[in-house]
Amino acid sequence: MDPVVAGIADEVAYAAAVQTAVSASAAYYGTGTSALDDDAFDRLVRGIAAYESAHPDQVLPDSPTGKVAGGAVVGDVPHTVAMLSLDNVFHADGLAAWVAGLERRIGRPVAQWSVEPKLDGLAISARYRQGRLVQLVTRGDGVAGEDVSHNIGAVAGLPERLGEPVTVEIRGEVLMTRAQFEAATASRAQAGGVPFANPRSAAAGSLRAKDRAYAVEMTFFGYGALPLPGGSGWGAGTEPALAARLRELPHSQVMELAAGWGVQTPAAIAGAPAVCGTVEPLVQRVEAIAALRPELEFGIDGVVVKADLAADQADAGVSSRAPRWAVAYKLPAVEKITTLLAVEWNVGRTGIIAPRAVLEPVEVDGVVITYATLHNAGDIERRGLLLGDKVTVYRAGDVIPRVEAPVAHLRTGAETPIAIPGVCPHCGDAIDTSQKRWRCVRGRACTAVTSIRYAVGRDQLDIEGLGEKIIDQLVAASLVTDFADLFTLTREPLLDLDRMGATSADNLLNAIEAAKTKPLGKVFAALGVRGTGRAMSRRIARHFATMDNIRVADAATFQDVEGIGPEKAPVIVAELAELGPLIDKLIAAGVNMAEPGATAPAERAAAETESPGESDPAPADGGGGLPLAGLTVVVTGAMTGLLADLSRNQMNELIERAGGRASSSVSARTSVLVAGEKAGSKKAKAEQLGIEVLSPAAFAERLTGLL
Ligand SMILES: NC(=O)c1ccc[n+]([C@@H]2O[C@H](COP(=O)([O-])OP(=O)(O)OC[C@H]3O[C@@H](n4cnc5c(N)ncnc54)[C@H](O)[C@@H]3O)[C@@H](O)[C@H]2O)c1
Ligand SMILES: [Zn+2]
Repeated sequence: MDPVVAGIADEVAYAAAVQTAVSASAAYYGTGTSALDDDAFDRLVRGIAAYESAHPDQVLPDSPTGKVAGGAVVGDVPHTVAMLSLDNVFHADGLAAWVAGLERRIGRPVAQWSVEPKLDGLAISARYRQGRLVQLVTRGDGVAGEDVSHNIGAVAGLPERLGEPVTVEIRGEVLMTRAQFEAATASRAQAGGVPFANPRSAAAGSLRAKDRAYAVEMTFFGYGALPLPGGSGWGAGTEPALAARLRELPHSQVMELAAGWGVQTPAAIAGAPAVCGTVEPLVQRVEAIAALRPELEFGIDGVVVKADLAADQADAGVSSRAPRWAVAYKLPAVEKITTLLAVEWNVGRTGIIAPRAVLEPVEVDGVVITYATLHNAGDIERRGLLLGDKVTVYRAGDVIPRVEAPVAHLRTGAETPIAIPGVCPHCGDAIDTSQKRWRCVRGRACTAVTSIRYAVGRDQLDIEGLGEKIIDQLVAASLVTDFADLFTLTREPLLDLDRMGATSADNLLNAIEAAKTKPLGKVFAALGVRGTGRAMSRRIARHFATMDNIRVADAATFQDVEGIGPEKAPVIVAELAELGPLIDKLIAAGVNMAEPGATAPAERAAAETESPGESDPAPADGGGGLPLAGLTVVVTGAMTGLLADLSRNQMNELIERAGGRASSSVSARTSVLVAGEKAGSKKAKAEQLGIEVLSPAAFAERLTGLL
């Protein structure tokens, strides 16, 4: 499924891997057209590093390890001070160990920390002389970069003139916000260009491009400022008093100065940099920024932690690749490359016709994705998507995954156009294409008959005497628009229907009245939420006990219900939100909204704390005797050792075979977290909650005999 998974076996494979990594880096930093997603690239580089440490005599001079930008890019404008990369940590433990190492190095506690979002764009150096922006230089190999001054004036947040006539070098990240990416995609398509694969590569390609027929907008956020020396032709350098302040003030105050001059910094955004005194608030701040990720207007791939005081930074020093006073707490990749297999067109309850992508299954942050939203027909066209394309898929937090763009440079020529429906795929009537979101001209009526017929069916509300013909007539006569309207029907208009006598009308009204007392499981099933049939509806009703509990549940909570995984949960939440008005109508009509005999989750939890089973989560089911009986297990990070080859689904099956319950999110009810390599926020959360954390090796040992 992924292009690069295997370990490196011999010198030939090693040389090939180095070659692949170098060309991927060159494409990534240059034109933004790498064939690999970051996860695949990082895995490749990890493989190279592992091979090199086992065979130090075979290290090739081209190797990307230990170099800024993997040594794949060059530049001809020397930097005044090297523009370095950052070392990485992947979880709270790693961060604590890194902090301890740094404090050992400087021989004292670090006085305070700056915690900042790690913006996912490209580093740039902006040189200001007497307040005027005179030169833009990319990071290059860290020692020298490329002059991209033709972008002066084109990057929001990087003013051509500062509020004060200072001479200073500002460093920061150039990126595209989501809106800028959409706009750039549209302009590029109009100009006949191949689509950008994602915002980051769009920014990379656009920064270097000259003489394009179209303009795109980019955004800058600063994260550093330093004195700029004078030079022939440039005049004087930074004024000595300011140079001294830039060298001596804490990093956080330097950034305040820069913001005061008019440079955009992340100070104003959600997840703004914060200063923390000790490791505990530091970790909390890292988690807070990480949690904001799905809502941010632009991508972040981690959180940067920096020693804030100039003296601490000076004593820590730098290595050839990265500063020793800063580290990147990496977050799991939320974007992957996979194949677009098909496009389905669904007609929603309001008649909206929406395309959905069927994907070659791909794991994104521990969740296997098979569907992703494509928004609307116009989007497909604007993005220039083809069937069979490699596409970038984005999923963060509990949002429904989306197809971002095709990876046009990976096309083989075998891709085919996506068929766009000419008529409503549900009823065959015309499509109203006047809005971005297409709609069947019948609107709600398009699916009304089908959904009412479903709602009154035997496995749902089971209303006898309400056949297809009657429903058709009721809808045609506008007596009902949805099944909630059935409960407010009166006798008179019913008598006007074809072949409806007084007796059948009364029988029908009685049957409808009786349906009001159906258990919640049946009422829920009647809603026709995608992915919830009869059995699933019953489980949901039993789990939540009341409709109120169901309506306030978020996607993570839904995953506590057996059979609901991380792909289905957000879809259910979104559909329930859409069904809100219908549910309100049902409640107003007096339809039962409780499941007889079920206990609400909150009451269950309270009962458990009153009579704690302590360390013995007694298996209520037949799992007794099995090693994971009664335990809820979450798996995160990359598995190693005996478990290395198991996919997430296989891990889940293994857990179930061992009597446990597999879940994808860590909560107070998790019993064990299996944390592999690169385990991130889940591990931090488990530790915070005091949940047992096992390495893949320790977990495999528990399951001896089952593997
Ligand atoms: N897909 C590919 O083919 C490919 C190729 C090469 C690299 N990559 C990806 O690039 C990453 C490594 O690249 P890198 O060395 O450019 O970056 P890095 O992850 O080592 O981090 C250093 C960079 O972080 C950025 N940054 C963002 N916010 C910052 C802040 N607040 N303070 C300081 N710096 C901040 C700066 O641009 C800085 O240069 C990896 O994640 C790798 O997957 C991918
Ligand atoms: Zn229709």
